[in-house]
Amino acid sequence: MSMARDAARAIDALKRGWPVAVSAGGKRLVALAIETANDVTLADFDTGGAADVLLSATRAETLRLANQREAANPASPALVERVPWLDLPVAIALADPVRDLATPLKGPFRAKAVEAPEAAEAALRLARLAGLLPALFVKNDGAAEAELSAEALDDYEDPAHLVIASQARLPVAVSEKAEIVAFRHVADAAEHVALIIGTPDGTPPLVRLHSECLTGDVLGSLKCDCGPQLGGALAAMTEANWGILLYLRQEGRGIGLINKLRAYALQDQGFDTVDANLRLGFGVDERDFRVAARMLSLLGQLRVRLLTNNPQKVAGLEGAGIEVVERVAHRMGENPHNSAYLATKRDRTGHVL
Ligand SMILES: Nc1nc2c(ncn2[C@@H]2O[C@H](COP(=O)(O)OP(=O)(O)OP(=O)(O)O)[C@@H](O)[C@H]2O)c(=O)[nH]1
Ligand SMILES: [Zn+2]
Repeated sequence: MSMARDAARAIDALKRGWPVAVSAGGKRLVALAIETANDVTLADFDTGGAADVLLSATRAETLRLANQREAANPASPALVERVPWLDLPVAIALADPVRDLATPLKGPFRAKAVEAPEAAEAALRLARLAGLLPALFVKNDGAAEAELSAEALDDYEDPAHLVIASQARLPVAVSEKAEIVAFRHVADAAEHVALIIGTPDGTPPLVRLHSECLTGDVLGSLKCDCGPQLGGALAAMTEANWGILLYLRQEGRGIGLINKLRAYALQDQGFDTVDANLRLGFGVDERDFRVAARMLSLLGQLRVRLLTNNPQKVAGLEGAGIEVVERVAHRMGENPHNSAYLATKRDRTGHVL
């Protein structure tokens, strides 16, 4: 728990624009997130003007820094050497690919070897968990608001910390006999929820893992199929008279709302949903389905019929001890705005459509 608490503190500090120390592989570095820095915090952090800029491997590739790097591993982060004209606006332009068209980058930038690669990886992972772009000012020593180890991040993400916090009857439009269960994670602020529809009848429930999508679930976005899939899942469960909808706080396939909107802005520039995530420095899908498996086991359901077109959801649950006795296709809500998105899921992420 104390390790998960370190991670929670570090995430909070990074989001607020405070420096965080990260230790891994016997080395320590101190980091300040670029997107939450301002002139005052940067001057405070970097009194000598010597802090370098740490970027993800994919961002380095877009910036054509990759081939300059000594590191043999192209998947490793890149360190951009600090020069006097690399001020905050230039760092922001380095960090955020959405601005590439509007602000052609100055340069040349020089990449240098990352001295503490494990700590650098952990620092970028921390930024992703904080919902920030993986781009940081880094230096080798100094004071920090929070101290973190790479193991603390593993502990923070451990779904074993998830417990049932409260539950109540919740009549909903599709079923007057529904029940809602809320879960709490000791260190994570996100509250996952299960909506139980109908009555357990001894058979595996019809289950939907629904990842939060503010734009689709609430605002009626036509860019995705989330809204119709949410409604369709509830209807199917009512029809089956026994089902569980897990509402998972994994907005934007785990990259958070702000970064999802950055991905949308990149899609407006012509990149598809996969490339947009990669250009931002994220994985194609950053979700952890062990959370869903833990929720199902806390609800006493180890065998399920899963409503999905995504084989990775099936594999994620099975890898975490939940048996998927049947995959039930869940295709609906296609429209002219999301047809390319759905085609990308079929062609590039293995969706069965
Ligand atoms: N990063 C990113 N997230 C997106 C995009 N479009 C939708 N999402 C998010 O994707 C998640 C929805 O995915 P799901 O409905 O679970 O879809 P899926 O993984 O394709 O699986 P199934 O619908 O079960 O077949 C939500 O968290 C959305 O916010 C996008 O273009 N980029
Ligand atoms: Zn959506």
